[in-house]
Amino acid sequence: MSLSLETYLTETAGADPLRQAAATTILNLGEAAVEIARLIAHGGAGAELGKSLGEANLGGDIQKALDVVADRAVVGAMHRSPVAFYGSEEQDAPITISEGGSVAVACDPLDGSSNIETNVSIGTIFSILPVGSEHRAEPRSAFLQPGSRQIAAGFFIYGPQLLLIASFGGETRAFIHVPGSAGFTSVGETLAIPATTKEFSINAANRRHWAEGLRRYIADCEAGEAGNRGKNYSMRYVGSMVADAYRILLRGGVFLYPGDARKGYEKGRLRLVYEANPVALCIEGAGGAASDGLSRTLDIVPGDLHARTPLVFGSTEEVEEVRRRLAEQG
Ligand SMILES: O=P(O)(O)OC[C@H]1O[C@](O)(COP(=O)(O)O)[C@@H](O)[C@@H]1O
Ligand SMILES: [Mg+2]
Ligand SMILES: [Mg+2]
Repeated sequence: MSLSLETYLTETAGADPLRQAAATTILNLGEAAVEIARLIAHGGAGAELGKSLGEANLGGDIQKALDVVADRAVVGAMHRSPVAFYGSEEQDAPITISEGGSVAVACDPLDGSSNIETNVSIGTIFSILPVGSEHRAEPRSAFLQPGSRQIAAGFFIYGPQLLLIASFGGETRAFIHVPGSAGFTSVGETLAIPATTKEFSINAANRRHWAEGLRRYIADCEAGEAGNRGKNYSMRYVGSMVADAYRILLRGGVFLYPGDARKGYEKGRLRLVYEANPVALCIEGAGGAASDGLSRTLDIVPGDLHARTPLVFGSTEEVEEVRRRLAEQG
């Protein structure tokens, strides 16, 4: 039976005030996502929204017009929500939204920026954290909580369908935007990632920079039936993590963005607070696993809002196999 997003969030929040705050915030993020999807569909997504602005964000990535437009839409949603602090990939420091707010929202307003002008799926990722009295004086500190403290998290995908993948109350579900409305409705039951897989997802152009253990792991996947994994693998890599994550939530697989030997990539490319943690919560909520290769992602204490982390997530057996290889071979 399909369920409206609003009904689902209200029922899951129950009488818990922090969960209620998260529920309102997710509904408002849904409105921002509908606005962003409309801009992508009608606003000259090709040349205009994919145009580089020439400014680098703190992570060193060149901002595109849509990165900035999406951030503005999300900020608008924050002002309609019980949010104290907002931390974004597109802003150097967190901003205060409302002194009385009870949650902090970390966000990657536009994930998959390199795909904007190519009409490939892109997304918005969010993480909702509790704000305690100890965080009030220093907003930055609210974002330095481990991902296991997230009240809810998820991501929108702007693709052939506008989808929301949300992890709330320990489970992960998909919702689809109902065209012509502001609402979302559930798709299927709770998501469950198969424990075993034959699909891997990695930017193999970086192979020469990888550590030996990782090189051997991928070589063994590529060796197929003849190799020591004893099965044939396939490779899928969209270059928009939201799209790779959703495919893995549906049919299993393993995604890897490791640290490598390139300057500035020692901890990979992805950001812990607003990319890895929300995706990890969704993956764990669907029975999968997420790590930095060796340790559980959700247990890492962030050193900074924009900190990077190596990221491996997906089917539990495969994430464990990667851990074993890295522990043995470095
Ligand atoms: O081009 P690369 O190095 O493979 O990186 C691709 C990864 O970078 C990202 O685009 C990073 O996110 P942003 O687009 O938000 O910077 C991920 O979506 C994707 O998985
Ligand atoms: Mg991103
Ligand atoms: Mg981004």
